[in-house]
Amino acid sequence: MREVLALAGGPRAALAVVLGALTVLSGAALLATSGALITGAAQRPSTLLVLMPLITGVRLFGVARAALRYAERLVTHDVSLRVVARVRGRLLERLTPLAPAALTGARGGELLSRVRTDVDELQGVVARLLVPAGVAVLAGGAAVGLTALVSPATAGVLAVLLLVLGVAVPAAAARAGRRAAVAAALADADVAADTLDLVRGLPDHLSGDGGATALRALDEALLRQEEAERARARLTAVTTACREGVPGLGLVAALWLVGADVAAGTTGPLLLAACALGVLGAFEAVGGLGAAWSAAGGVRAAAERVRALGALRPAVTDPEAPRPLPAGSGLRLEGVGLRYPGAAEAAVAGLDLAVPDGAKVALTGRSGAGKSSVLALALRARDPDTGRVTLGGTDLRDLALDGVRSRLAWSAQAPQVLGGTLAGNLRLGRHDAPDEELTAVLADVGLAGLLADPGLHGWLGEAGERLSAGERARVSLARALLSRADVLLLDEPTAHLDTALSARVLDRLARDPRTVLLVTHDTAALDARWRVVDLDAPHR
Ligand SMILES: Nc1ncnc2c1ncn2[C@@H]1O[C@H](COP(=O)(O)OP(=O)(O)OP(=O)(O)O)[C@@H](O)[C@H]1O
Repeated sequence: MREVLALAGGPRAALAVVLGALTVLSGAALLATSGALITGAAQRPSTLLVLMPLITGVRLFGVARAALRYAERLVTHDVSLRVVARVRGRLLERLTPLAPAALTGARGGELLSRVRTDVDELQGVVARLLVPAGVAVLAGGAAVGLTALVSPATAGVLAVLLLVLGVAVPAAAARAGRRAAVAAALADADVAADTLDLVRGLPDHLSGDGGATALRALDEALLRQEEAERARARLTAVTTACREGVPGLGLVAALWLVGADVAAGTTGPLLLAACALGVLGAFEAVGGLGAAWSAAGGVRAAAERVRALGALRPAVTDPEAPRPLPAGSGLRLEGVGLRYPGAAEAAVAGLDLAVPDGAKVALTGRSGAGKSSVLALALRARDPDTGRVTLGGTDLRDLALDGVRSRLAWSAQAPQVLGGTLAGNLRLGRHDAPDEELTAVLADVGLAGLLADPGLHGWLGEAGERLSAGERARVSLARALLSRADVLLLDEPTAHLDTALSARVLDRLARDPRTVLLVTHDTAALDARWRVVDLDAPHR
């Protein structure tokens, strides 16, 4: 929250406060001069010229109020949008290095909700907190000072009532509102995450219990969201009642106190209506504070959730002084151990594995033996707890992350295919690959059929849903083949393929001059060009 306030502060925010305070004072002055004008007119002056200054005042303050309000809104929104843009930029800067390992526990919908809804909520820091608070102090102080010139007692009452309406009532409401705001933010995030999970996994939900469990979870989240909204609405009703009632009290007090002065002859009659209506108008100074206090809980909760996201630490970091990238592309794991946070057993324990320059190594072993974890270590998605992983003889931890990843291409077990064209998806491997190369690599992996339908530049559907699992795996493999990396890390690239296709893909990989480390359960398909390493074998 402090970070956001620091971003929001500055001359622009100060200008918004000054414009807001002048708007409030113009409104109060408009009411005061109108009151004085009506009283003056009721006294039937011999010439209207006597009323000219008041008529001019009414016109001036009427126009100024509208113009000042417009300018204040313009500046406030400008500052708000700048804050949101900067927070979102900084957040994305911090999130990017977290991928992939440090984000594995985060739900997609939850992340989306934080990056979008919570950051949007931070717009409120300027428009609903900073500017209203500044306006309340500046305009409230000025109104009390001006009122004291006419009636010090009325000024005292005005000061007390401004504090009641601006501080006491909202503070009490905010205490009650904080819990509701936190509950609402959590419920909103749950609804977003549950909806996204439901939509993404629709076929699985439907083929399980027909979606009943997922719908029940969503229903519960919606109920929590509704209850939180209801609590917030109750609170708004109470604060609205106070917002209407307290200025009325101020008006009555001013009429009473200034009326007594007029009766005693110490104050002119024109000032009675002017002062009473001016006091009524002055309450606009704290008008924004009620909303500010009730928004504070939500804004603080959003700021806290955004901060918590920004505070996540990446699983791997760049070394302070990276060593130059080595020329060789041989990979070695030396006595490597990896235990995932919170796991009872190590996923990889004391592993020695050498994949020399240009070698073709196939990792095999039972499900859960740690094959994908070895690829994650080789890619430096994670660092080993013991031992070291080297590329061309240099510890990966001593190399710049970007450099390491430019040398390694990875095809995941469940690869991501993005909504877009086939060409767009393939060019994630190499952005400047010409169409002819895309066509050739598609033929290499047995995907030439896709050139006819949907075509190189045809739409693959949301998240590539037009492709079968085997086609998705080969699109990912084709990306890796296209890349300029000199080490290919491939996680079960032939898992969904028939025997002939699998043999064809493995042959293409064995002919590739680059270093290849692949994970497979199908060792029967491998010929003599491959060295098979079984992670379950007692003496590897
Ligand atoms: N991100 C993670 N957090 C915690 N535990 C994990 C994580 N990824 C994998 N594991 C655990 O580490 C162990 C090794 O997993 P890994 O995915 O490396 O196995 P695998 O040999 O590739 O399995 P499969 O053949 O089924 O793909 C498993 O027990 C798995 O549950």
